[in-house]
Amino acid sequence: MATLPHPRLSGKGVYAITDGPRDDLFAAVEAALAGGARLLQYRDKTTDAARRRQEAAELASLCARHDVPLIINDDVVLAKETGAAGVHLGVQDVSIAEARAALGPGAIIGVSCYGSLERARQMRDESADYLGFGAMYPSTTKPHAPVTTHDVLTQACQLGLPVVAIGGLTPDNARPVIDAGADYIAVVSALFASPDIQAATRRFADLFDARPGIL
Ligand SMILES: Cc1ncc(COP(=O)(O)OP(=O)(O)O)c(N)n1
Ligand SMILES: Cc1ncsc1CCOP(=O)(O)O
Ligand SMILES: [Mg+2]
Repeated sequence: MATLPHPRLSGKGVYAITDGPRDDLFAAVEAALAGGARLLQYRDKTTDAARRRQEAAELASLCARHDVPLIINDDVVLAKETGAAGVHLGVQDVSIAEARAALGPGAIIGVSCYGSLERARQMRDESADYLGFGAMYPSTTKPHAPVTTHDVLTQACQLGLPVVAIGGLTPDNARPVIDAGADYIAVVSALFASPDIQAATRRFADLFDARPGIL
């Protein structure tokens, strides 16, 4: 069981998740990083192994230049090959033990808990580095993702690990999610479908900073 948060997950902020394949992937990610994203996930559900390998490798060096951890969705082998900081695992992916054996003790292993506090406790005890909760709101990126409550998110934030909230987040609805205690807000479409990715990322990032009217 983890006793301290992973050293690269000690902050709070925006966790940008890519929506590729797209021709301007690197420019889009550069814009998100310039806007203040603190974590980046490469999420590409295609089976084009060569393109995925090339893109993940390029993103690994881009993220290293910005000192932002790169997390690979689903694919431990790709994370290992590209020297990414870690991997995100869902219920259909390999176990934490398998990922840890491949990537080592310093890797960031994040897991989806959906709305299940029971799964979250189990994942914590299996050495997860962060707990993902959501969808918090209906998501166009993942329309069948069940929506969980802010109350569950609040309870998840008592479990001693960083909590990532995901799903349908926009700059206009993310405030209560942050107030419920989320350490990171993970966003796909409200960043990468925006005409100004840098400004969109900055709007989310600013929600973690000073609150107008509150001293
Ligand atoms: C930060 C974060 N949280 C949740 C997910 C969803 O993972 P999963 O349930 O495995 O679904 P896919 O993203 O693989 O479709 C995520 N990727 N990142
Ligand atoms: C991968 C995932 N898991 C739950 S919702 C979601 C998609 C999030 O995308 P968006 O920010 O566009 O709703
Ligand atoms: Mg997955």
